[in-house]
Amino acid sequence: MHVDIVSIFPEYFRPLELSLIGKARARGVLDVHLWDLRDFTHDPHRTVDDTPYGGGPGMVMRPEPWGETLDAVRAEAARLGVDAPLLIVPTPAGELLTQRAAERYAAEPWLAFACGRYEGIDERVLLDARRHMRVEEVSIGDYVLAGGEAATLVIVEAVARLLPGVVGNQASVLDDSHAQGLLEGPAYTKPAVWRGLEVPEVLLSGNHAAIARWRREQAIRRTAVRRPELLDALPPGSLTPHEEAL
Ligand SMILES: COc1cccc(COC(=O)c2cn[nH]c2)c1
Repeated sequence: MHVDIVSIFPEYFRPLELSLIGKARARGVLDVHLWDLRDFTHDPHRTVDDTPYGGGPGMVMRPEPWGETLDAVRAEAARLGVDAPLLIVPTPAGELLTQRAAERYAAEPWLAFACGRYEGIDERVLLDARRHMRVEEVSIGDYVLAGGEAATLVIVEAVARLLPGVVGNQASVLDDSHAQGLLEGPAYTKPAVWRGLEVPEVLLSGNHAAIARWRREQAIRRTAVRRPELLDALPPGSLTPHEEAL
């Protein structure tokens, strides 16, 4: 997978050189290309923002540098034979990121990320981009960050860990709870007793059917308490009558 990231702070993405993602890049599973929006400005101050039409506080990112940068991203994709990248714009106004969406993004050959700052990007940038690319405005949660960079790191990590060869144990990726639509239940490791606290007996029993049942029950109970709306979103028949009653 090829990932383009457009930002005024490309150095923000040094963490992508590390560990999980760093190895994936070394293996050629993932290729990340950083674009500095200021490289596509033409004034001495390399200006990327201006005051909002209609007034109001803060600044808006100017359309010209974005248009030129996204044209360059698209040209690079075309040169490498990819017809049109999917452009992801992290924004508080976006659709909430889910594991389903991360799985969908992981199937894309080419993703581009537009990191907004200030009060956002001139809307015409997205309108123009939609003429040439699929564009998705994505939120990672109901709070406001200073810019899209941290959200892009979150989305890239959620996607990259789904790529084959990135996470050592692929099984841990496929059966992890959000893949099943539930929250992950509690996990334990040695020692069996720690500060007087014991590991649930069933986990030491070696009875794999009972262990699987207990883990699913814990996941359902935790989901019912913390995220009941996830239970409601499960496909009909996902829970047995016994599990519904938990
Ligand atoms: C594109 O315009 C803007 C404007 C303001 C901030 C941001 C950064 O994204 C977030 O703050 C965010 C993403 N998901 N939850 C919060 C982008």
